[in-house]
Amino acid sequence: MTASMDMQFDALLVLSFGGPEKPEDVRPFLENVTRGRGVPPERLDAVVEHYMHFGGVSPINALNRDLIERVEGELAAAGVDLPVYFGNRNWHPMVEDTVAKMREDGVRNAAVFATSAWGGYSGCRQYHEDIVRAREAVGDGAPTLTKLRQYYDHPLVVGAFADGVRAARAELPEATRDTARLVFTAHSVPSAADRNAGPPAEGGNLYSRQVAEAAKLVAEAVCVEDFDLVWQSRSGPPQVPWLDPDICDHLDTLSAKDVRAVIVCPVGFVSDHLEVVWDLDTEAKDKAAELGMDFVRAATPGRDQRFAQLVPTLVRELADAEQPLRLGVEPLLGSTTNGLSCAVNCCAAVQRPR
Ligand SMILES: CC1=C(CCC(=O)O)c2cc3nc(cc4[nH]c(cc5[nH]c(cc1n2)c(C)c5CCC(=O)O)c(CCC(=O)O)c4C)C(CCC(=O)O)=C3C
Ligand SMILES: [Fe+2]
Repeated sequence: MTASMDMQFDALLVLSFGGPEKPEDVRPFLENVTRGRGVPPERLDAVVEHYMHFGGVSPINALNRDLIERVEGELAAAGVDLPVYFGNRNWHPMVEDTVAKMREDGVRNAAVFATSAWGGYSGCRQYHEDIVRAREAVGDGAPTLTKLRQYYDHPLVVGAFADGVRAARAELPEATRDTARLVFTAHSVPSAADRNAGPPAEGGNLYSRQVAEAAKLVAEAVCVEDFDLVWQSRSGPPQVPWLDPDICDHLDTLSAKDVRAVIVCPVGFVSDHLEVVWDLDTEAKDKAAELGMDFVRAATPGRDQRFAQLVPTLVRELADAEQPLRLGVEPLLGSTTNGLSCAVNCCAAVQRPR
């Protein structure tokens, strides 16, 4: 670790999605998430129930606080003096309040780590919009905020997912371990949003291309040639196409082909937030049980120390203008200052049904 990180930047902001921390938070949180986004009310009622199964507490804020503690440890060990702040798009601590606090503390120029590894509107551009909104809310004297790049194919991330798959496979009974199907999942998005993902000049579909490449890299790391990539957690009305098939429908398909066991790797998620602990560990697991299939779920990288090491590694890469350390070849964007878009019309928002 070089000294240039804390010469160029005077703080680090961890920017995330946010989640409720008590039952009364659930509705207002969901209203923040879905404002103007055309999510049907029936879907919202269902999602309220998912959160209520966990006492109205999403795991996401605690996961981020734990990550921040470990990032602080990594920075201190490297002798880098960079205070770490935490702000969210949809729930407290809200990024607007955090950036106001940063200004009060005299922060002038911060690096921003967003907890999504991907390109696309939800994974990248919306975080740029959060940066713009927070700086506008703070007004004069708001710190300069430079978002770190996408990191879906960073060796620290791919390595952590691969170890998760190996450990999950070892949990399977011996009888099905060698024939278990490896299935990757990521958050579905509207097909139109995926088409718009990335700079138009790069051909679109950047989100699903990066997800497919990450799945391939993890599969290669665990020496598996045949695997599937499917989607989960869709929220749109049925008449709007989203990336498919869904994980639960895919379990039916696999069962019909006499597959007796699955290893599910949530490659689209950096930590075990609600979509992982509900949609996979509860719904998909129950579905597999109904089909008589063995089901194991691979760990996400969030709790792995390599994920805490990733953050200072990306800050240093940016401060020293190093070549990105990566395993894939798909376009890699996401790093701009003060919410500027990555390229003309990059990840343009899609008009949603009302
Ligand atoms: C690509 C993607 C990621 C991965 C990249 C990244 O990490 O950013 C992600 C992450 C997350 N999504 C989350 C929660 C929700 N997402 C929703 C809705 C939506 N997500 C979308 C996409 C994504 N979402 C989209 C296209 C919608 C439709 C509405 C819209 O166009 O915006 C809704 C509304 C209700 C519903 O589920 O329908 C909720 C509650 C949480 C927090 C979970 C927790 O509390 O632990 C996290 C980390
Ligand atoms: Fe989401």
